[in-house]
Amino acid sequence: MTTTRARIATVEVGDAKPYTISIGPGLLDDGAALAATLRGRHVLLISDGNVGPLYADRVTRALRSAKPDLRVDGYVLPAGEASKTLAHFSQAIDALAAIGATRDACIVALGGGVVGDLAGFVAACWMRGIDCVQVPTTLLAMVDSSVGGKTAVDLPQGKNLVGAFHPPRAVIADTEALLTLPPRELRAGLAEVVKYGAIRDAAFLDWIEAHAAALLDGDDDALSEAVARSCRHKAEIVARDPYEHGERALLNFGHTFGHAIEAEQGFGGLNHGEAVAVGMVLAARLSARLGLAPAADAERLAVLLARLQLPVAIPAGLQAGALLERMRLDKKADAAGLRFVLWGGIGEARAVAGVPDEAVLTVLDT
Ligand SMILES: NC(=O)c1ccc[n+]([C@@H]2O[C@H](COP(=O)([O-])OP(=O)(O)OC[C@H]3O[C@@H](n4cnc5c(N)ncnc54)[C@H](O)[C@@H]3O)[C@@H](O)[C@H]2O)c1
Ligand SMILES: O=C(O)C(=O)C[C@@H](O)[C@H](O)[C@H](O)COP(=O)(O)O
Ligand SMILES: [Zn+2]
Repeated sequence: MTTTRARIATVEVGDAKPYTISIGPGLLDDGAALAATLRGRHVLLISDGNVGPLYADRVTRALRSAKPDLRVDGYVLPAGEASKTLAHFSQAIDALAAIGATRDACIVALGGGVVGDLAGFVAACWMRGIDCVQVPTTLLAMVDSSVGGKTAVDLPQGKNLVGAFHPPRAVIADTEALLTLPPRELRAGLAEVVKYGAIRDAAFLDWIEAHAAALLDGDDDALSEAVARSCRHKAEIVARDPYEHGERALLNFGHTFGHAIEAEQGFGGLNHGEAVAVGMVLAARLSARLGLAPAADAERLAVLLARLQLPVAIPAGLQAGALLERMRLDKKADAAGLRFVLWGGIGEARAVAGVPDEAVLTVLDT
């Protein structure tokens, strides 16, 4: 497959160590792009049980074509959120030790956000930090998790509780990988795309509404535009606030509720994007209940997410009180209590402290 350079979009992330997000078709075969930031002789290619068989050989071939003396080893996780654990982190670390990876080695994270978060955390920890190139293969990973350097694994007690900030050296997003993505996973990615419109870009939300059918159909042009616009939003925010001291928390819209749902379901129920879809609707309704935003905006958001075939209600069987307890381990909470990302309406998110538990419980119960 040849790479059509003219169709590659790039987004620069102006972090302390700046890096480039390359977006376009054919990049999985583009050895020059994949290997551009490699320094040493070792690569550990981390993927999962679905992505590895589809794409690992191609990426390995492309890397070797650019650097013939490169040693490329693999570590394959079982697919799914339940693998984002310290146990798999530890196995990946063992794989690095087994190949004798030096400090100039590189992790290539080939997969969705589960692979990317775990592989990034492995890179952050091996010898106190080696390079990581993110090669996202899900829509969610292309628009969100591959960018910004949040890396983590889950604990049974909660999402992403053990991790580090460790920005990638490069992000290489081959939009053709989306052709093999199951529809449910495509929809999960659309939830995080909607998030950018919801928190900071009302015009982007209008565009998503206008292109909902094309996005759901996997239309290449619509998806490529969604990826590029989303990456520009995320890049702008993380460049200004890489360690989430302020503005970056807005990217957590819907996540205090969503993460509680994922954890309460033992990371085997709704996937992340689905849980965030429900969480965004709850955050919007909580905002309306507190008099911060028009109720009509919450309903407009719920209608859009439902059109994108995402869930908009808490799954049956989950208890409001148990979800609230889960939220106490949210990373935005501090000694003063919980903090929610709420909004003043479409495009206007803000972090809010001091939200009464009763208001949260009421929203969880309705
Ligand atoms: N670090 C961040 O900033 C950040 C941001 C958002 C989400 N996340 C994390 O990302 C994770 C969710 O990521 P996800 O939605 O990509 O899920 P995922 O990594 O579990 O991938 C979803 C499924 O799609 C399969 N898959 C991946 N690419 C494929 C392809 N091209 N073709 C066929 N199958 C493919 C995977 O094997 C898996 O079964 C969560 O753990 C979430 O917490 C992190
Ligand atoms: O990049 C960020 O910052 C985000 O919050 C993006 C979220 O979509 C993502 O799910 C993130 O992993 C959540 O972070 P956490 O700090 O709540 O664990
Ligand atoms: Zn998320």
